[in-house]
Amino acid sequence: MKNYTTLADIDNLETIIREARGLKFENPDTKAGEGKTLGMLFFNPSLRTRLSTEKAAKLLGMHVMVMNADKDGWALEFEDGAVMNSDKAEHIKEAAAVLSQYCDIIAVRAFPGLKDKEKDESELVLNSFKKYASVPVVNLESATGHPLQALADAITIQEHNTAEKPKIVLSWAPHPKALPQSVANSFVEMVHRLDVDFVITNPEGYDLNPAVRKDIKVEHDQEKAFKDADFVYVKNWSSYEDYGQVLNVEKNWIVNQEKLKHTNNAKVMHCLPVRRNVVIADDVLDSENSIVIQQANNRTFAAQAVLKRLLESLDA
Ligand SMILES: NCCC[C@H](NC(=O)CCC(=O)O)C(=O)O
Ligand SMILES: NC(=O)OP(=O)(O)O
Repeated sequence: MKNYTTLADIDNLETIIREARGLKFENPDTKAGEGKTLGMLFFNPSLRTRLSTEKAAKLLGMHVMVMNADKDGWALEFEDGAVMNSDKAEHIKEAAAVLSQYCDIIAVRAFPGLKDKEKDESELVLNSFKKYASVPVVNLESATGHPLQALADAITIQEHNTAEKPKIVLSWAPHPKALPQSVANSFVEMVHRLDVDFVITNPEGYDLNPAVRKDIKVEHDQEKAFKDADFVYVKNWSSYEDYGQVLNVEKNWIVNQEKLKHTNNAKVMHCLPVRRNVVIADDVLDSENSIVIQQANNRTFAAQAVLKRLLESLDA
């Protein structure tokens, strides 16, 4: 593995899940990262990604530097050939080259602007780091994906699954703000690689990018989609069709115990942070159905498995 910017950077999902679970349960005294430095740049807030990735790096013996790049760094210019006579003080060409001297791995969080679909899909920030850095780059949630989350989700599903072929439902839920499609995209990409029954349920107008969904069924009736589900993965995302918009939705799409009655006593997942009683009701989050805390715990082991692979590629 040379970078971890998309789930496609994992060639065998089963193998890396096994590696992550080995790191979790056997807690091997690995020093793969000794003398190496991870630099993390956040252009958006974070609790889990920031702290679980730092913990993962430290468990591997790495040094860690974190920067709130949006607040503390110079405003970065990403356009090639820009005349920098306005608000941007530093070009990504210098920034990435300098960081590559300080860090052995660079990790970046940069959400989409949700205004310009083409710009977001170009992954300008992440791809510019990839282009101008000379060390591996890790995606800590970008304009279109959150692959560390998806790996943690895969580990969590495997740990909690009791069915031979489980039914997994990805359910859209309401939210007052326009949110990225990144988490949902990477979850869909990950589930494509599992042998499961998979249904996506969302209101009309909220269908995810067809290039990501591929042949996955979209059921616009949430109750119908929930029937006999073993896992319900809840997430809000803004419209892809009416790009970045929050649309008016007739029905209430909150996930509560009433709706879980249609499921096979489903385990409920969410990447967090979650807005209680808007996205998921207290009666679910405070019940045995919720595995969101265990899911967040697996972020550490997903990150540890990925960092370990990248460290190994440095020595190769
Ligand atoms: N990394 C986990 C989710 C991050 C982001 N959620 C948020 O921005 C929620 C913010 C709020 O609830 O105000 C998202 O949906 O992609
Ligand atoms: N799930 C997740 O990425 O959480 P943070 O946004 O807190 O990092």
